[in-house]
Amino acid sequence: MACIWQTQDQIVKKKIRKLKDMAAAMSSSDLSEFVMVKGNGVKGVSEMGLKSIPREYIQPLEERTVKVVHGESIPIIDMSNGDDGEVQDAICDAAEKWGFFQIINHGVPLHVLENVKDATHRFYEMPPQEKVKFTKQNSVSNHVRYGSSFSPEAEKALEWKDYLSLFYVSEDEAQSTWPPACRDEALEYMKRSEILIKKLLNVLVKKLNVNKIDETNEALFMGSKRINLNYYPICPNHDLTVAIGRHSDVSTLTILLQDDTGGLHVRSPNHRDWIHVPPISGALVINIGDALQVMSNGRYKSIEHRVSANGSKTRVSVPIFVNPRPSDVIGPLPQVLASGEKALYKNVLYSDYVKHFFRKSHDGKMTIEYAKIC
Ligand SMILES: COc1cc(/C=C/C(=O)SCCNC(=O)CCNC(=O)[C@H](O)C(C)(C)COP(=O)(O)OP(=O)(O)OC[C@H]2O[C@@H](n3cnc4c(N)ncnc43)[C@H](O)[C@@H]2OP(=O)(O)O)ccc1O
Ligand SMILES: O=C(O)CCC(=O)C(=O)O
Ligand SMILES: [Fe+2]
Repeated sequence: MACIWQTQDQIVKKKIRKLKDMAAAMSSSDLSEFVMVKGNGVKGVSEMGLKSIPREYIQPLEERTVKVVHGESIPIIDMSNGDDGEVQDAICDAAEKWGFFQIINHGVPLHVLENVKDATHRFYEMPPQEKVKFTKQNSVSNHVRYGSSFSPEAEKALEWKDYLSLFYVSEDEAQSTWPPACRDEALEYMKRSEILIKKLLNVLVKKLNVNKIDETNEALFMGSKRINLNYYPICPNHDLTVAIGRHSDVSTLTILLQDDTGGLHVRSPNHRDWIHVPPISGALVINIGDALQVMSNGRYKSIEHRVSANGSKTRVSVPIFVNPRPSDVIGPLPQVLASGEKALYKNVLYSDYVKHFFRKSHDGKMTIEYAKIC
């Protein structure tokens, strides 16, 4: 008698076979339907168990093969004595030369960092039918967006990344619109980073002849915040694609939490090579964004960075983008130009600048051309 029972193993194998058959027959529109319309994300593509990635993810050779130099490192700054002149100089020097540094003993409790990484996994472990409620098409709020890649309509090749992007307006709005799976942990990470953000900005603006961050200028430097929960699933052809392409952030400052997987590379000061940012347990990565490069008239550098895809491990990262308000006009600060320095950038409405960034694919340091005086 034929056995009508299927073992759990057989069911799983059958499901995987079905997914593989589906993937082999997928057109570009099927792929986009599966990834975004149905909410599976690139995580769903990763879980199909494909031997090779869909061609839509194959990046041009120059984007996926980069020269990484070993033995060089972005600065690592111990913030235990954050009021020390030496520590403050190290922060400003790093912002001028590298645009990127790691900080340890920064005051954000380690359990808060662990909790937001766990919450990121929790969000992505939800079934696609739950996550799809937060895509641009379905989200009840324009401030909450689950997506994949960066700007799929504009990109020639997709990136191997899913993201949940949460723009902070108020505690009440976050409570009612952010996904409960990660809401409290994301809010706590933002709240507990507040003192650190102010400390870093105060140190940086002092060197720009701005006395301090107070109620008259706070909004310009840190009037809006966005937190992204990034998820980079395992990629069977990790050397054919990228997790995030070359870009600079459009923020004032970014506070980035990464897990222990690695893969973030930043452009070396020689503008040619790339330097890996090794995960350090409990550390935060800080980088200068375009808004502060513009406001400092190029003194602080918003450095190009990228993330490699990984063939054996899932990675998560959680950046907090600290920004001006969308309605602010950004340009070189009067305090910076007071000594007669020539302005390198024009005044631009910050929301126009961000829209320009979001409407194109990642293109290295090109975004800032939008604000440059020719
Ligand atoms: C996702 O992968 C990323 C992200 C990043 C991010 C790096 C950063 O530095 S983020 C910090 C950006 N700053 C701010 O968000 C603060 C200021 N905010 C604003 O000015 C506005 O809120 C706005 C972002 C401009 C949106 O304004 P709104 O009037 O609501 O405009 P829309 O028409 O809705 O959006 C314009 C355009 O942008 C696309 N978009 C909006 N939000 C996101 C988002 N979170 N992620 C991706 N794309 C977004 C939106 O689809 C619109 O494009 P269309 O083509 O649809 O018109 C770094 C690296 C990464 O890989
Ligand atoms: O995941 C990372 O390490 C970097 C993420 C990043 O560059 C971004 O979200 O803008
Ligand atoms: Fe970035």
